[in-house]
Amino acid sequence: MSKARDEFNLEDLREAADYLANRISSKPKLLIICGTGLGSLADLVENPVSINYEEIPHFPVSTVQGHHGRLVFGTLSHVNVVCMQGRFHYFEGYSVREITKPIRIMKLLGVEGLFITNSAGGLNPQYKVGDVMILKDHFNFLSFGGENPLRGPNDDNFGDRFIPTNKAYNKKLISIARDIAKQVGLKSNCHEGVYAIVSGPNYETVAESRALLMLGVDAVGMSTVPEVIVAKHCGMTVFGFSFITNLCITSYDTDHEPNHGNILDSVESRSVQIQNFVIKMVEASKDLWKSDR
Ligand SMILES: O=P(O)(O)O[C@@H]1C[C@H](O)[C@@H](CO)O1
Ligand SMILES: Nc1nc2[nH]cnc2c(=O)[nH]1
Repeated sequence: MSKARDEFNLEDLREAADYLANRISSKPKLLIICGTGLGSLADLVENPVSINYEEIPHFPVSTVQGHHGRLVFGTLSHVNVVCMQGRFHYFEGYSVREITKPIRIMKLLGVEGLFITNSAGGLNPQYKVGDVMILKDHFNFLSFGGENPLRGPNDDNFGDRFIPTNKAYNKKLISIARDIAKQVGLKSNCHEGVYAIVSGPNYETVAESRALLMLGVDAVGMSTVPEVIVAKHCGMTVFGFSFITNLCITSYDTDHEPNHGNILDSVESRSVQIQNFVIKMVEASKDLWKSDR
């Protein structure tokens, strides 16, 4: 029986990176991944060059409503950035290695930092719809079941076999984000918390939400963690936040049910504040991304 080609095959990753390098005039230093409904972050990019995922060799394609499926290269606060307008999820049928392929391709292009965003369900009773949660840690339920993107042959070109993840989210960037949240009027709507990935695509049962809360999870979603693990493996600096689009249901006495349409609407309601938050984060951290290290 023939063995499937490894999603992290270096030849394929290089082919994709070389293709992109030939389509752009300056290489990006910072990758911004836009979560569900947060694709308008890419509208902030100056002198944009857009490349659809279908055009890029070996690149996966997005299948979820609210994810455009293109890369937008350009500058933001004079920093060379690339936005992923649309990401890949495990529930779409992709393996965790396929989901995280773009991180390695961007590393080959010269990217040093990752700003990662998602929409998530709030579990912490203090959270409200429309709040922002800065990620201080995560809980990888996929990995508990053995689905870790670093499982399989390790490519030493990118990083070591065994890596720590207790400091996955950069503390300096978290502290900057605290101040910026106040400046953009998000003070009382901004929290720091623990994000958990579950596979989806169904939203949680009452029993599952209650269990997650007991385990110390503040918000739950269906993405982000595999990308962060692969970014840390290849030495990137990571900052992440969740937009709280709905509250997870922890009571049997309600008729309410979460749905994807409402989730998209709730992101829309705060899109200007979120855009300002991201612009100011890039501006405040630009010394980290400007050098040719
Ligand atoms: O890409 P993110 O994590 O923002 O998307 C989550 C997972 C689903 O696509 C959607 C569920 O409503 O939000
Ligand atoms: N698992 C999960 N993902 C989400 N994405 C947005 N809201 C939710 C939610 O309530 N649960």
